[in-house]
Order: sequence, then structure tokens, then C-alpha cells
Amino acid sequence: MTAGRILVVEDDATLGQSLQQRLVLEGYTVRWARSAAEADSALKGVAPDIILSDIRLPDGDGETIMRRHFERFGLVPVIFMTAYGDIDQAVRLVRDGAVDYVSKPFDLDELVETLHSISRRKSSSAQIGAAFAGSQAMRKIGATLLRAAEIDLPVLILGETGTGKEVAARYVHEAGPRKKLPFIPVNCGALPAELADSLLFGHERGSFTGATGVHRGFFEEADGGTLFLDEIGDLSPVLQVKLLRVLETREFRRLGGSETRKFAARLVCATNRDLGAMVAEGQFREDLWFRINVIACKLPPLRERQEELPSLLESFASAAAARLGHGRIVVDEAAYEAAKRHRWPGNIRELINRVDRAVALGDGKALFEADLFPEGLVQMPTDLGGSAGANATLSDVRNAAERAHIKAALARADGSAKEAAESLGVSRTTLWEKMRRLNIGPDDT
Ligand SMILES: Nc1ncnc2c1ncn2[C@@H]1O[C@H](COP(=O)(O)OP(=O)(O)OP(=O)(O)O)[C@@H](O)[C@H]1O
Repeated sequence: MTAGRILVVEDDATLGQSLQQRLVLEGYTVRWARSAAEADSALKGVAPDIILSDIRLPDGDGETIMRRHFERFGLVPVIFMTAYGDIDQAVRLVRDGAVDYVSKPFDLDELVETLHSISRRKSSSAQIGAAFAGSQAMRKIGATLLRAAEIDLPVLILGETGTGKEVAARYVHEAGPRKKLPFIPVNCGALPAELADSLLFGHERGSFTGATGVHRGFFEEADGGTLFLDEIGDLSPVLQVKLLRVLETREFRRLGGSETRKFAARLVCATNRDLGAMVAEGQFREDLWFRINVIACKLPPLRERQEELPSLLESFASAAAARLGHGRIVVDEAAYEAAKRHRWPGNIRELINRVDRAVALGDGKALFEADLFPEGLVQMPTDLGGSAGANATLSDVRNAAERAHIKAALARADGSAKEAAESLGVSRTTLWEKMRRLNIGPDDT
């Protein structure tokens, strides 16, 4: 079995050849591209597990190669080989998603060691990494998380509900050296007050009425892996104190137990609340906030990641279609446009739910605007004559909803006004009249 596929992009024949020989000896399948054009065509074939690239090439640069590849396949470990004058650029590239850089001349043994350690941890982190590839904002966050994965410091992930905070936490775990150890997610907002201690720290037999056996808590289950404390802003004041103590001493005891146990896991926390404001209002302990807020990273809401909508819509629609045994589902253009106008208060979770429902109740072939927004698009500021939605009158909103619904019905009926009118429960004359008033032309079908 090969140690992995490496694409080496290097125009210097001597260096390229020695890298190729050495890496083949180390068990890698190596593709050597001598120019940006060769790298581009190599990347159209089988995606490599690692890219090792020169920054300056005769016909382009490593940065463009990296960005283009990220856009297509998501984050892939990239190591740059830089000449002395390129160090600033290399540092910037590491900030934008490259894993590392080596300055020429470099020690080949050290480079091989770095490649081995990367290749040992690829696999599942690469899959989750695809979640951080769809937009510039997410690529930046993916890059921060990748670096955070290497450093053993607490990570705090912020963002509205459904933006992918747990996905981000798993990415930190999967991309780091603890990936083979447990990942334990805990929803702090759902811990029942009377059981919270026992759930978190465990209990000994007989430590309270009903404690008939020994129980290992989440802190113990996490072992040397990752403990993910979701909704940390919902932690009660009492539990905030207890958590702070564990983080300070890195020790805890089971309820009713005398043995002190080590807390060996890495901590990742998340919240959709404004912890800074909670600290200011005395609802969250400042000392605990300092402890958990070491590397912070904020996931933008879906409405600010519009470039991701086409690929997310398509992938969720295909997944739903596959589950229901449908063939390929085409996402209608108007559905994309409507998705761009929607505010997505529930973010990606809302998108998944809407697509699942739309595919289940739709015709199994296409996903239309009205399937996605059966209630009518009430949150669509740009469809309301370009004016801000907040200023729209009720009749603007009604017209926009009617327009969307009629367009979808016409599209489903392949442009047949007769069929569309039947499905809408109105006469053909009424439909024509509405189409004229709402300015729906033949191109809208
Ligand atoms: N970039 C992404 N690509 C595909 N699916 C995603 C992505 N981000 C999140 N998801 C999916 O969206 C759903 C919500 O994600 P997740 O649970 O991570 O959000 P969250 O921010 O932790 O939500 P909450 O604040 O409610 O706990 C999950 O089903 C997750 O798999």
C-alpha cells in the first residue's frame, strides 16, 4: 500500500528529481509537475493527498495552484518550498490554508518526517475539511482550525445556531494528533441540574440514592481525546465554577469518590451567545471566559456565505434523493435565487431541513422555489422591487410570494398554463391576469 499521493511542483530539475526519488523510496506515489500548467493538468486527475510546491514557477505560482485546488476539492495539506525572498508570502499562505513551508536549502529528512506525520492523519479530516472549502471566509476558518489542531490550547467556536460549530470542533479533533482517541460532545444547555455533576464527572456506587453502579462521566470518557462543550454559555453558575476548577487543576473526582483523576483531554467549546456581553452582565465568569477563549474562531451565518449555496443545495438535494431512491435531482435556477434572498435564521441546519422536505414532497426530479419555501418567501428583501424588505408593504410581500408560487407551478407544468392553473386551483383567465399583473413572462417558466 502506498503511503499517499504527493504532487511535487518544482521547476528546478535537480531538486525535483531528488525529491521524486526520495519520496518514491519512502513509499509515496509521486507525480512531478515541472510548471504551473503541468500542475494544473495533474490536479484535474486523481486528487493528491499532499501538495509540495515551489512558490515561483516559470509560468505561474504555487499560490494560484493552491487556491484553485481548494476551491475544487477543499483543503488539502500544502507545503511550500520557498527561496529566501519569498518568506513573507509563505507566511501569508500558511495563514490562508497551507500547512507549512520550508526554506531552501532544506533538510530532506525533516521534510520527509513532516510529510509522514501529515499523511498519517489525512483521511477523515480531509472529508470534514471539504466543509471549509466553499467560500473565502470558510477557507480562512479552516486554515485557523487546522493550525489550532496542532496546538494543544483550548479553542472557542462562535456562531449562530446551525452554522456548523460541531463540524468545526470535529475538524479540530480529526486533524490533530488526538484523532484516534475519543471525541465527546456535551450539550451544556441540556444537562439536567440534578444529574449534571454525575454526567460530567461520573459517580461511584452508592454516592446518591439510585447510584447502583459506577458511572464514568464525560470528562473521564474523553480520556486523552477531545471534550467538546457545546452551548457553553448555557452552563449554570455552579457548573461554571466546577469547570473552572477542573481546567485550573486538570484534575477531577467522581461523585462520592476519593481518587483524583487527571483530565487529559483537549477542550473545545462553542456557543451561539455573546459571551463577552454575558461577562459584562455578570452571567458568565470572566476567569472561565479567559480560560476557554484562547483560540477563538467565529463561523459566519449562511446568509454571508452565499457562494456556498449552489454546492450545498446540490449536495443536500442529491443526498436526500439517494435516501428516497430518486434519480438525479436538478435544482431550479429560481430556487437558487430564492435561497440567496432568504435570511436562513437556522443556517445550514435549516437548509438541510428545507431541502429534505422539498425533495420528499416534490416531483422527484427537480427542486423548485415553491418546494423550498412552500410558505412563500416572506424574507426576501431584494425581490421586493429592490427596496429593503423591512420597508415592504403587505401587498409587496403578497405579490412576491404569489409570483414565486406561480413561477414554480409553471415550471413544474413545463410551461403549460392549463396544468399550472389546475394545480393552483384557479382558472386559466385568472392565471393569465395574475401573470400580467405580476410581470411573469414566458422566460420565467
Ligand atoms: N459546511 C457544511 N457542509 C455540510 N454540512 C454542514 C456544514 N456545516 C454544518 N453542516 C451540517 O449542518 C448541521 C448543523 O451543523 P452543526 O450541528 O455543526 O451546527 P452548530 O453550529 O453546532 O449548531 P447548534 O448551535 O444548534 O449546536 C449538521 O447536520 C451538520 O452536519
